[in-house]
Amino acid sequence: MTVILIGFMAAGKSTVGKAFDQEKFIDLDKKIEKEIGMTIAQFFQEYSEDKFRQIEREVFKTAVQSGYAVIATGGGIVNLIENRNCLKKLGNVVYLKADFETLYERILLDKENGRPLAFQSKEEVEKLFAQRVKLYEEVADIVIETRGKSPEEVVKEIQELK
Ligand SMILES: Nc1ncnc2c1ncn2[C@@H]1O[C@H](COP(=O)(O)OP(=O)(O)O)[C@@H](O)[C@H]1O
Ligand SMILES: O=C(O)C1=C[C@@H](OP(=O)(O)O)[C@@H](O)[C@H](O)C1
Ligand SMILES: [Mg+2]
Repeated sequence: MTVILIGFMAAGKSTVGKAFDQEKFIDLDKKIEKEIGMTIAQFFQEYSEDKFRQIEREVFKTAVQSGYAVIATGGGIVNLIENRNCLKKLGNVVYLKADFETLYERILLDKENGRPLAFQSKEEVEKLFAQRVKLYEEVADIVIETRGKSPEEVVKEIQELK
């Protein structure tokens, strides 16, 4: 069984995923950065978001076929219909949910991750959030509310699903 973590930027997908056995866990963004040899922010600047989505699609497809226990996706995995169709078929798609203000606060505090789509104004990021929420809900099998919970508590909830 593969658990696939989805949700908006700073929902905790990467942090939660890291708590699992590293042999059985993949963070798609980390894998992409290894493949492209630069950060995602640099790639958006040098190439384009569309090019990034093509690579993300391929890395996601390969990861699904590789039998990982846990896959942390990037927030935009739901952008492409091919990915949404794939997610709908898989099962165990876990949507890490939080309200926009909580997520935005986490984004601002997280200095380690350069998220190119968070470089826009707060209003633009909130617009993106409103569009994305519908897509996460469309493909999710399980919804976990993360507001007011530590990453450890979220990990425990996921482990209890198995
Ligand atoms: N449940 C949580 N409560 C508070 N902060 C969190 C929680 N989950 C993640 N964070 C923090 O939010 C930031 C983004 O987390 P990250 O795991 O990179 O999210 P994602 O991969 O979903 O974008 C990090 O600084 C992380 O420590
Ligand atoms: O929401 C998005 O489109 C993105 C989210 C990021 O991942 P996180 O959700 O892990 O921040 C990363 O894939 C890229 O910056 C694009
Ligand atoms: Mg992440």
